[in-house]
Amino acid sequence: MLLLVSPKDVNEAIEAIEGGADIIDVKNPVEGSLGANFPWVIKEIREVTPKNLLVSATIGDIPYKPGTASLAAIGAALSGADYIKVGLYGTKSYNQAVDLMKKVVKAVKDIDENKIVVAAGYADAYRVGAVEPLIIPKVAKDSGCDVAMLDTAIKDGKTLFDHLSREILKEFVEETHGYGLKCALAGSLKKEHIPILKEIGCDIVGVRGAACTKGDRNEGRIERDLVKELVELCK
Ligand SMILES: O=C[C@H](O)COP(=O)(O)O
Repeated sequence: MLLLVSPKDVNEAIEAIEGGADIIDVKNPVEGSLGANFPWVIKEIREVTPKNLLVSATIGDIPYKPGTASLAAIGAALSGADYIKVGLYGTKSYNQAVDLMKKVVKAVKDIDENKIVVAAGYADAYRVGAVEPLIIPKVAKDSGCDVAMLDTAIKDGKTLFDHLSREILKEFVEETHGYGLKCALAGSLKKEHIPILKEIGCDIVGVRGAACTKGDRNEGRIERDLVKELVELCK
C-alpha cells in the first residue's frame, strides 16, 4: 500500500520525502479539506521531489462548475502535478459529478495522457450536502478517472471509519478494483487504521494530521520521523 502525505509548503514536502512517502500531495489546509495550493508552490515542490516520486495536487473542494474545475486542473497539471485530485464538494448528484469529472479528465489528458485524475468524494458528504460517497467508484469509472478516493469534508476529529464501516469501505475498494481503477482512502486516519486499510485492499492511504506534530493538521508541521513510522506500517 502506498503512502500519500499532504504537505502545505516546500519544507514540509522535504520532510515527507525524507520520511519515505510514496506520493507528495500538495495541499492548502486553510482552504478546506481538499484546499488547493498556489501554482508556484506546486512547481517548487515538484522541483525538490525526486523524479521517481509522484507529486499530487488537489484543486480544491470544488463547486459544480465544470469550466472552473477544468481550468484549475490544467493549472495543477502544468505546474508539475502527476496526480490531479478533485474534491466533489458542490456536486449533488451522480450526473453532475460525472459531468464535472469528464471535463477535468478531458482537460488533463489533452495535456498529457499519463497524468492521473482522482475523483475524491467525502465520507461525511451528508454533513455538507455533497454527492453520496458510495457512488464515487462509478463516477470515476464513467468519467474516465484513474483513481476513486474518499476523504472527510469536516476535519473535527471524526475519522473515515466514524462515517463508513470497514465492511462498506471494503465494498468500495472492491467495486473500484472491479472497474480496473485504484482506490485511495483518507480522513483523519491514524496509525492504528493502517492495518485495516491494508486488509481491505486499499491501494493508497492519504494522511496529513497523522504525519504532523501532535497529530495536528493545522498547527503542527509534517515531521520525517512520523512519516517513517507510517511508511513502515504501509509495507
Ligand atoms: O489526502 C489526504 C488528506 O491530506 C488527509 O488529511 P488528514 O489526514 O489530516 O485528514
